[in-house]
Amino acid sequence: MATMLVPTATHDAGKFASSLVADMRGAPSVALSDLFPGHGPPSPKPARSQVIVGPNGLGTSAARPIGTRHGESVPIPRAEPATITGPKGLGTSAARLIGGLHPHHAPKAAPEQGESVTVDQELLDRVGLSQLGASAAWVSPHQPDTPELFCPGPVRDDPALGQLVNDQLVAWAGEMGIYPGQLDHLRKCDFGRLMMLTHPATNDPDRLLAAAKVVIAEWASDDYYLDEEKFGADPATAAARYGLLYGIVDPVALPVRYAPQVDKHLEDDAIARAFRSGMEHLAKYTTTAQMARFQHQMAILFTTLDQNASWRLTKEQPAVWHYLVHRQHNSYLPPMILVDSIAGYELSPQEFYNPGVRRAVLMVGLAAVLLNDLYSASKESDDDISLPEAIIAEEKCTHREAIARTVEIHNELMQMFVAEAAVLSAAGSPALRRFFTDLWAWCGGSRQWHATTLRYHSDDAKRTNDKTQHADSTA
Ligand SMILES: CC(C)=CCC/C(C)=C(\C)COP(=O)(O)OP(=O)(O)O
Repeated sequence: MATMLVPTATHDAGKFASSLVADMRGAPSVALSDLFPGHGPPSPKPARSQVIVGPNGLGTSAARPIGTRHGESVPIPRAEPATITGPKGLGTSAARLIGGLHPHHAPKAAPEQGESVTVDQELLDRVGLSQLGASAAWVSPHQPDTPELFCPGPVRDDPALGQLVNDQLVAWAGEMGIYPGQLDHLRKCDFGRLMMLTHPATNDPDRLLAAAKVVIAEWASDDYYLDEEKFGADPATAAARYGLLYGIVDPVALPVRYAPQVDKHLEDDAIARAFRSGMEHLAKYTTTAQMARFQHQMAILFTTLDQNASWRLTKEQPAVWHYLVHRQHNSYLPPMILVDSIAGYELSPQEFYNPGVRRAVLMVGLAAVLLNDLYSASKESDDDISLPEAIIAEEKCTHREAIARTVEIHNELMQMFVAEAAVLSAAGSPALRRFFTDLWAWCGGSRQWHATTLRYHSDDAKRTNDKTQHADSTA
């Protein structure tokens, strides 16, 4: 049976957003504590006290059919080319908002080290996100040495829907020929459940399947081109393969003489085939602009996967800031920015590409994928490139300290996202507020999946936990 884990305030997207953002109680913090053997934070209060089983169409008041104009929306002011808001001075360039916001609405400066983000409560009240600033009960008061993730739990859990999507996904993967001989494992990883958890705004299995196909094609390319040598992955050839793959994601238009070779490539390469099929399915639910932004995000993803391949070849452990720049784009943004397409509304390109919105989206995208760095350590090889590993190399600290620092960085990004999303919501359309809310929900669903999926919790996990303990005891 489907369960909504937060109230569904269908008539007021603002209230819905605030309840969503304010409620951390569904978050599976106990699973995070596994990363800190012997130092688990207390179990969260069950979210079920707030369970409302009921109507579909989360926050539907803010939703519009795909492709309609936002006639009644409050447009974000046009970017003034010369407008630079935010902090100035050395080391602050990354924190500036360039254009797109009235200076009055600009979030305060990014926090200094050790400082927490402050949000404008009056503003939050005005945009209907009153509880948002009060939601930061994110450091476990009982275990001060054990940081708590500032990340919600899942909004909806509908195991039957997840299973339906998973079954269809695995069948499709078999047809495409991806994950040959691995379909049982693929089924157990339960990417259908990931889709059900991350897109609570729709119950339509076909929409979820469309999103699932491209996600699994992305993962397959990561596994088979870059990560898993046992599957033929090779950093030396990864960039060349990603280059060809992008010609499928953003279909190339070749001279007649050469076009058949692309068809042949589609016959030969299961991942290319999977992308072609997945993109066709996705196109059922995207406007031209939504598809274009997805292709753009994929181009960025492939570029950073090439960057990753180059680090593997040179055996370089990136500096922490290099890694963060890399991971901001080698992130979950491709699936995350589909939240409106899959839910059946459209955030306009003007708002999507507004620099302030882009900044907020980049922050939440990085935070979401850092969660992967926390949970996926169990399956990664010894020469893994991840934030904890980069921190260990740079700061000469223990694995435990590096994990704690990673959580802190994640939390800072999430807090900044919340603060800036609130400010932007004040000036933006209802669709923008909904988009931020849906991204937040995506993070909650993703967290749940990472905490439980067999992809990161197989027998191999024990081997790595042993490795973790060893690293701690020898540090
Ligand atoms: C879903 C998606 C955007 C996939 C492409 C890249 C990718 C697999 C990630 C961003 C996830 O990170 P990572 O490569 O570390 O994933 P695994 O831990 O190997 O599952």
